Amino acid sequence: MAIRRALISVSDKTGIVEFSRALAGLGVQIISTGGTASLLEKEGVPVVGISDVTGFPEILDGRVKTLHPAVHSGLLAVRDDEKHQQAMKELGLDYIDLVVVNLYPFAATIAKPDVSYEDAIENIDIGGPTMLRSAAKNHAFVTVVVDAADYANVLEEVKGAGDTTLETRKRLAAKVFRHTGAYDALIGDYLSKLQGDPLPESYTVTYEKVQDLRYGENPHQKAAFYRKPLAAPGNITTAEQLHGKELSYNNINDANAALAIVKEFEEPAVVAVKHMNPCGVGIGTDIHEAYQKAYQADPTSIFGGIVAANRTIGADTAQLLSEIFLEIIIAPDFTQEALDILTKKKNIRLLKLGTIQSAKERQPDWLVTTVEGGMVVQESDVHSLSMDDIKVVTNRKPTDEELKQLLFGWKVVKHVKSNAILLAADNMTIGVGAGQMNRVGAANIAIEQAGEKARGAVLASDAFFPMGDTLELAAKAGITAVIQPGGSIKDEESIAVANANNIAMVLTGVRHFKH
Ligand SMILES: NC(=O)c1ncn([C@@H]2O[C@H](COP(=O)(O)O)[C@@H](O)[C@H]2O)c1NC=O
Repeated sequence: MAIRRALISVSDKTGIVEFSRALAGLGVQIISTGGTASLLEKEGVPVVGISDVTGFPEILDGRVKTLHPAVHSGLLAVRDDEKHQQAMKELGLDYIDLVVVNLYPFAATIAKPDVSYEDAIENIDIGGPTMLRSAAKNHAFVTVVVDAADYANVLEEVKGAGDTTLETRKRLAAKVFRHTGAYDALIGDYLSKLQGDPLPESYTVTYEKVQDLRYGENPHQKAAFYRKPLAAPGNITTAEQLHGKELSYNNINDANAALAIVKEFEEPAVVAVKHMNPCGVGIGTDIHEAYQKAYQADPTSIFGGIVAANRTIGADTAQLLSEIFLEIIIAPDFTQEALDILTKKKNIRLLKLGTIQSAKERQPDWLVTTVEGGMVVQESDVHSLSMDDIKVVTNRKPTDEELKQLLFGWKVVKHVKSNAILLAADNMTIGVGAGQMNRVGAANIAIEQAGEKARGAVLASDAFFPMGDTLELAAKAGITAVIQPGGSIKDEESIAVANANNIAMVLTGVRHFKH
């Protein structure tokens, strides 16, 4: 069957004149709606107005233009069904062989900071998806194009055989249903959130592909990277890669983990991450000092790590960074001199964030973890501790310096896999016990890593101590102050050990499990 008649109705008019002209040149009759028809006419492409097909004007500010039996019968009729053929003939209706539609820009509209509810609603396309769905359902006979990237291929096939192949029509139909599904998911998500219902009876969020990945966590696992249509700037999904090889699956997760930690700090901070846990975190009066601390925190583990900074990287820091092997450096920006130094290293990936939001400005996002056959969804843990939440429970209060180190440790331990114990001193992490099956195990690792530096350091725990044993270990290592949520039935046991060893302990009342 040859393509004789095409209906073209597009909001994004990129490439449509050339495509339509080429189709018209092949003898295809073009039917079109208001704005599209005007453009084609202006460009000298022969076009039939939609009203001439429907015998009805485009009405209600464009809300009704193609929603008409003359259009949908033409799209939905089963061409080799005699009853359908007869009905079409009796009613004087004609078939439509090709539909080219792209939709009102709903995503771009709601992305505008000053978007009104009315504007968002008006940008919900009704006629477009209806045509796309009719054509896609009837892909046995009808070709449907929703993406300008398919114009060239369709044209090539029509030029060659006068029609597209069934294989192409099936591919395009599947693309349409994914597209209309994603379009509706975004509308549903927008309206649900406006109504304060972010976790409705069906969870239909939509993601668009950023890129295919070479492989997943391991080389035998297939993988791809997706982002939300309206992902905020300052994230791994929107960062600009300035240099280096393509990001890997593990790179993306590690960089995301590093960013979450560095965003905890208002002051200059640098975070080094390995396997999604911080191995070195430092703060300073400038980013250079912060980096030196993050490096000194654990000069062994930073090797092959991911480094995130919350200030522009300058030449002096770049010089130090270039002296070790790192997978990624991610920062709001890099000076030209820093880029000159770092781009000499072929394998390092440099990511520019543009902007960076601190924890205080961050709104919780929805985090999805899949389980076999389903998923669980929760808000991201963007809780920020306020001084009012802190309760001193020991005889001795922490000194100002101890309190500073405790708050620093608390911001970082929140991002360490549970059970997590973290030791901090002198504005840097000195021991990180991550992902252990018991708290004492995590404390042992952190204390052993800190070695002599544990003496006079502070300890942060992501969850309460079920008994006094962790405090005993801390006391033996020379820890002088502890921060933890509290809430165990045996809190008194830990408090007694702390008092007996002159340790100052504060409770936060908030737990930061991270599995
Ligand atoms: N109402 C209708 O019958 C209808 N038919 C097609 N549209 C949309 O109108 C847009 C094109 O409009 P125009 O050709 O007037 O610029 C397309 O995005 C198309 O999806 C419609 N608009 C919205 O629902």
